[in-house]
Amino acid sequence: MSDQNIAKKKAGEYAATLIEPGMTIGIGTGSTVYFFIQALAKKIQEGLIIKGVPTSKQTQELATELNIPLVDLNNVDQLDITVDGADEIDPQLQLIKGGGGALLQEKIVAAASKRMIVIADESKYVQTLGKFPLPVEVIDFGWKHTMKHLQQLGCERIVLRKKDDKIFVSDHGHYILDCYFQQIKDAAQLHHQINNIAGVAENGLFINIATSAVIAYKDGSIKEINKS
Ligand SMILES: O=C[C@H](O)[C@H](O)[C@H](O)COP(=O)(O)O
Repeated sequence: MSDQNIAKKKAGEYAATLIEPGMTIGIGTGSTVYFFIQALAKKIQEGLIIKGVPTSKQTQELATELNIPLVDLNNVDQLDITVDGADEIDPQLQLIKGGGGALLQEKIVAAASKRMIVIADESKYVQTLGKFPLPVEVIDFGWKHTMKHLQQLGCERIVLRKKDDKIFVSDHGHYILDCYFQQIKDAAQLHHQINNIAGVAENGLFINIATSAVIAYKDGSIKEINKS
């Protein structure tokens, strides 16, 4: 296993130790959360009783395979905690998410949770967001016009996401435009501006949603950052 994957595993396993009996948990998406899901499934096998709400079809399938009990978000009043990965995390715990295309459902689930713990290896922790292209989920109808409006917000390049030479379609049937900003100076303002554009379903900036981050380093250490 690569050093990066060892760190992801460490972060995922650490997050599983924070789960308490009876909790309802938002279960994130991606290669870091994969390790959290494995560790959670093991705890359930050993007797832990929890309920999970998945943030994507991919997570739903993996959780079902591992016998993690799932519930529909509409049948839950409030989630105790969501554990999810991120593509970038800044010191104020603002995030870029959506590298795997799951941002919309991830944000709905996180917004329904009392706490959101972000888990990541050290490569995701940055001083300023924006080096990772910001995923914007858009309605397929007229997407080129939505892209023109996005261009006016100052990103240097926008790429329609593709997978295996075909347009990538999200779990909710939308397209993803990856926006290369390089540096996002005011993430809260940008979030607001993007979501005001007709045709945008959601963008990958998570502003004031994460309450703590668990960052795992190559040397084996773990740093927990809590929202002040
Ligand atoms: O859409 C995908 C999610 O936002 C992921 O949580 C994010 O891309 C981080 O994924 P990974 O842990 O695989 O880097």
